[in-house]
Amino acid sequence: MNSENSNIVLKTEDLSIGYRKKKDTQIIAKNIDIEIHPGELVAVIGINGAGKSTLLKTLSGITQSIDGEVFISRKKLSKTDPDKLAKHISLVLTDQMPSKNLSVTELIALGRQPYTNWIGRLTKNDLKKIMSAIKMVNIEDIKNKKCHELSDGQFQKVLIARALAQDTSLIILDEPTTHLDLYHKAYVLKLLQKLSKETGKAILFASHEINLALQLCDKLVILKDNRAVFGTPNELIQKNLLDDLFPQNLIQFDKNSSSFKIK
Ligand SMILES: Nc1ncnc2c1ncn2[C@@H]1O[C@H](COP(=O)(O)OP(=O)(O)OP(=O)(O)O)[C@@H](O)[C@H]1O
Repeated sequence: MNSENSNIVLKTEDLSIGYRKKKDTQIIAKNIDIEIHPGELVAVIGINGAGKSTLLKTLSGITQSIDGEVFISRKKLSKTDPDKLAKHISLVLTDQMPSKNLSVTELIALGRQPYTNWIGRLTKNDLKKIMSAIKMVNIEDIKNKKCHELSDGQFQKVLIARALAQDTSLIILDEPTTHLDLYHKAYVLKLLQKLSKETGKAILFASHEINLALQLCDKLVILKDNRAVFGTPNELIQKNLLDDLFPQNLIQFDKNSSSFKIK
């Protein structure tokens, strides 16, 4: 085994994702083969309803896969105790907000839950991880504010800090730039890129910000027509895999600028 293979944070083998309802099985995407290494920033892209959230929920064990395997740090996800999973994956889901009545520091401290005892008492090491997360995301100035006092952009940074405090090798975020203006979308994705490189954590996120993802990510997963393709932005562009991501009557992929343009 070469050193790349021994350092796999997340891998899927012939994964099928979807939903089972009584006798019916709805396949959202199949034959998904992806492999993510430490320090990589990876985006999942695709049109509305393509299955981005379903994929992230399946990779994090919230939704059961239909077929195939997910490996987290080379262990089968299906065989990993859910309590132990929180030490491997931190999850930032925008539709499952913790209470905004907490202070910023209290919310980030929730990231230490997988490690604290039943009373939730924080040790010196927990406090160190919390402070280090606050510093890495550069939110010292708002650490004593209540979360309901924050802008969407500030709150997103707090959620990222909570994921960092959880100290896992993989961070998964579902649409971390929703409700942000163009500057803050770029800011948050650039922050994720910096954190992946500085901490060596693998960061996987779903996004509609394809132009930004093409510039910032090491790899992309494109979901389209119940299939997934995986590769570096360059590989995907060279294979023309972005050309028909959207109906081409309105927007078109421009290879020269590696971005989508209005027709
Ligand atoms: N709990 C569920 N049960 C059954 N079907 C679901 C469930 N959640 C989502 N779906 C269906 O799965 C498909 C993919 O949805 P999903 O939310 O994963 O897409 P998405 O790419 O994240 O979309 P968007 O960009 O709009 O957020 C859709 O057809 C959706 O209706």
